[in-house]
Amino acid sequence: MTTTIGVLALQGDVREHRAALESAGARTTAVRRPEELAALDGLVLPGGESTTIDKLLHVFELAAPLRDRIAAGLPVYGSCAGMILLADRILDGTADQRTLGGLDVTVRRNAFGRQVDSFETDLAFDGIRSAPTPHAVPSVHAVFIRAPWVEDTGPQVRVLARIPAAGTPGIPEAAAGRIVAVQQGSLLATSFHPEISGDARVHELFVKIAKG
Ligand SMILES: NC(=O)CC[C@H](N)C(=O)O
Repeated sequence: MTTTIGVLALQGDVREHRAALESAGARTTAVRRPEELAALDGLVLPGGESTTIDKLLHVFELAAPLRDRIAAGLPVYGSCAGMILLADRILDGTADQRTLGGLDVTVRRNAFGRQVDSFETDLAFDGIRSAPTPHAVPSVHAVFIRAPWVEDTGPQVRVLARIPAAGTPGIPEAAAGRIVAVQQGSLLATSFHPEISGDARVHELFVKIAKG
C-alpha cells in the first residue's frame, strides 16, 4: 500500500520536501487544513521560519489538532524550523513563541551564531543506508541554514547525528560535537535540510518510520 505523507504547507520549503519524499517512494499531499490530517501516514514540518509557522498554525487552526495527532502517535519529521516546532523546549525563541512539542528535547534556535549562520559539512548519520558507495558509517552531506541544535535530550531520545569533533577542518569550536539529528519513537528531527541536497536517504528513513 502506498504511504501518504503530508507536508505542512503554510511556509517554508514544501516543494523540496515533497520531491524528496516522492523519490523515497511516498505519495505526498500539501497540508493546510485540519481535515487534511486525517488521511496521513506521516507529516513533514519543513524548514522555514519557526515563529512564522507557529503563528500560521494558530491562524489556520491547525495547532491543537496537530498536537493531538502527534500525541496519538502520528509519525512526524521536522527539519530545521520543523525541529524547533517539534521540540518540547526552546532556548532563544521569541518571547511569545510556542511549539507543538512531542519530542523530549531542548533546542537552541539560531544556535550556530553569526559567523556560521549557514554552513555545510559531512556527518555520520545512524539509521540511514550507505550510499552511493558503502562506508563503514553512512554519512550525509548536511546543509545548515540559521539552524538550531539540540542542547539536551530526554531518556527516550536516540541521537542519530552530531557535528564532527573539535579540530575537524571547517568546524567551529562551539559547534563541535553538537547533536543535530534525533529520533524518539515515530518522531524524527534534523537541524539541517536533507531536502535540498538531492539525497533522499533521510526521507527514506522517515517513510520507513511512517510505514511502521
Ligand atoms: N532554515 C531554517 O528552517 C531556519 C530556522 C529559523 N532560524 C527559525 O528559527 O525558524
